[in-house]
Amino acid sequence: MRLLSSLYLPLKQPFIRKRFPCFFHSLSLSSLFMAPAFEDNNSETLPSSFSSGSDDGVLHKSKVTVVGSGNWGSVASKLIASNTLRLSSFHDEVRMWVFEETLPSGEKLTDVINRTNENVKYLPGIKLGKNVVADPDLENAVKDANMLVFVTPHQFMEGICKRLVGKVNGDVEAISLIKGMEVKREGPCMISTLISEQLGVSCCVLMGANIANEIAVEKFSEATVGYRDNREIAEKWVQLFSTPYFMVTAVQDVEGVELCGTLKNVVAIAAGFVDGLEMGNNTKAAIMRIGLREMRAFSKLLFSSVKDSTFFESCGVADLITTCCKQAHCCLLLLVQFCFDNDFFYFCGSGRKKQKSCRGFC
Ligand SMILES: NC(=O)C1=CN([C@@H]2O[C@H](COP(=O)(O)OP(=O)(O)OC[C@H]3O[C@@H](n4cnc5c(N)ncnc54)[C@H](O)[C@@H]3O)[C@@H](O)[C@H]2O)C=CC1
Ligand SMILES: O=C(CO)COP(=O)(O)O
Repeated sequence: MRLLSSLYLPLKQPFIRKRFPCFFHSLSLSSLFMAPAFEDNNSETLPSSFSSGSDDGVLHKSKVTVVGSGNWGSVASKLIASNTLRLSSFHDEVRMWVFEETLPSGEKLTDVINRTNENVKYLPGIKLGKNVVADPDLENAVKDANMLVFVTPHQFMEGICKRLVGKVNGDVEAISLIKGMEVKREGPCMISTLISEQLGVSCCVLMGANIANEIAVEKFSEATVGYRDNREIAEKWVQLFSTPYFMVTAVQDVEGVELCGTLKNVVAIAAGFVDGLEMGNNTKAAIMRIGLREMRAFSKLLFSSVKDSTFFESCGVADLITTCCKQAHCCLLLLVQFCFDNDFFYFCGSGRKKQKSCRGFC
């Protein structure tokens, strides 16, 4: 007991709390949720802001549309919908674009989502919030929005952007939750760049150790928003996503954050080999450590602006750990499929159609 309290007292010092928030937080889970979290010395890091909703005096309410309604798209809609109801700077309604499908029952997926408030195909058993409105018409779904959240498998984004040219509001802000990149003849193209260039809008990203099914049942996790230069917009995205069980931090490094979310899958393939060959945890840890260094080196080669500190955020080391521990054999199976299909996009992103088929192994 003495030993514990002698440890605990110095931990109460503000300096220690700032430097080692995780250690401090792990002493009391409730303090994690109540703390003015992640006050960091890094002036470019915006802390998570789960505000109590007192953002009075707002003249212009933002309207949010989520483009995508798969597993993560549905969970993102649920997170956002809980916040738009709380915060007066947002319209209550969250529109969610659904790539229309006919269910085995013969019903349209959109109709079932709007009737039951559940995405019975991609997130069964979870209520999305009554203010989530599913819409199968892409143009209609985005037409009034000033905040667009893109969360489809990356290989559909080029087509989606083409359909949206000239259809979005002039003042629209975008964010991409998509992990993956387009690899073109000219070189790799980040999805946020694709969105920015095609739609003429600025685009942040949100990545992290974020297995959608865990967040759906409100298990705690963190995420990182990457922004280019507008801190106010970054803060708005942080507000829109943050809940007591989803802690979001913003860093000024769009490319670094997005590359973390993409490249960790390559390291996870190696981790899948380690699992398959039963090489043990030490080897897996080595793969993760070396992999993280290689992710950093490769990212800096592509964009010299990428920051070292980004790799210590949720989008970096945390996503790498969760993917290597939980999804490594999925990534390996995708690589095997790639060898047979010769389709790079299915492993350097998330070819969900195929990924679903290997989820049974995970
Ligand atoms: N599921 C997860 O745990 C996480 C996923 N992500 C990322 O989120 C993005 C979306 O992933 P999920 O929501 O898991 O996808 P998913 O595999 O659950 O769903 C696929 C979605 O694509 C739609 N779709 C199928 N064909 C289409 C087409 N031709 N055009 C447009 N849409 C079509 C389907 O209707 C469905 O909504 C991916 O980039 C993934 O990397 C990021 C973090 C966590
Ligand atoms: O982000 C994930 C876990 O954090 C899952 O990402 P993928 O879609 O790349 O598998």
